[in-house]
Amino acid sequence: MKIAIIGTGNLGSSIAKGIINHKLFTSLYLSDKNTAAVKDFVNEDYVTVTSDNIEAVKASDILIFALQPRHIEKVLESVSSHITNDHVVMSVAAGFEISKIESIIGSDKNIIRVMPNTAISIRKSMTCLAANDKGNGKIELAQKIFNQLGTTLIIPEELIQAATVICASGIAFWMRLVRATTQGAIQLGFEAEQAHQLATQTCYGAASLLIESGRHPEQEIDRVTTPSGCTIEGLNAMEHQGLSSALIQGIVASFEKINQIKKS
Ligand SMILES: NC(=O)C1=CN([C@@H]2O[C@H](COP(=O)(O)OP(=O)(O)OC[C@H]3O[C@@H](n4cnc5c(N)ncnc54)[C@H](O)[C@@H]3O)[C@@H](O)[C@H]2O)C=CC1
Ligand SMILES: O=C(O)[C@@H]1CCC=N1
Repeated sequence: MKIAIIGTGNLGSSIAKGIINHKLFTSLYLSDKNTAAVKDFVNEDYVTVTSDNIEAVKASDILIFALQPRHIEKVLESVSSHITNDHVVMSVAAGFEISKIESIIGSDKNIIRVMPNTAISIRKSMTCLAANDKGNGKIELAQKIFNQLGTTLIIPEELIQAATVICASGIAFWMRLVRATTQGAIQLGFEAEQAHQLATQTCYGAASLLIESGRHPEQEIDRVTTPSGCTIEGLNAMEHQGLSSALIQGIVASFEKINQIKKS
């Protein structure tokens, strides 16, 4: 597979790391106007770091555009004449719809919107995918790549904004919950490093329990909450402060924002 990543900032470089660490390519072009984030990959075999987007497009079959919504339009326009019907064009840009991509490069191209998260660098991304009519023929190929980098789900494009909030922004939401747990642990007497370990490993255990057992969170909560015990006391205090409500409102606020980005 000849892959190019155009835009190697936070997400593009995370994707590059996942792809390089697991040798998922025959050649990999990393193209950015500022290549600082991928300078460590310069000496990797079969990896080319460049600032020439057109060179990257011409040398590759699979193009992953990892640019901010405000930049992707201009970059697509500048490489459009070099994109052929054989290319598979993937975009991770939040709120940038397939119809907009089609209007720039043509609806006869294979286009797939991919929504991974930064855990892709350690092969733990939850990645959602949606394609245009032509791209549906290539979506299994895309899924094959991203299955090597975590877990994938093919969804209708209408759900991609929601998936962006839950899976991509979700990394930040979960980080904040872990940080708050760490702050609580320090207040209860743990050193910062220990507090961090307790918080992350417990979070990992909770997610693993749900994934491996297939059970509902409330079933697992019932197994922890001893009657009149400390867990239900803590949970109820959190709910009186609006824990679930705050999370849901945050998710909805994030979703409203991404819909504004979509319209702009
Ligand atoms: N950061 C995240 O966790 C996620 C980001 N996304 C989406 O991915 C896209 C990229 O996000 P980030 O990586 O966070 O942004 P970023 O700002 O870190 O990276 C964008 C990169 O594009 C480069 N760039 C700008 N103009 C260019 C040009 N003309 N030619 C070549 N490169 C150019 C910039 O130098 C920068 O390195 C955004 O659309 C975002 O919505 C989606 C899911 C998760
Ligand atoms: O915050 C953002 O807009 C992007 C999309 C999801 C993650 N980062």
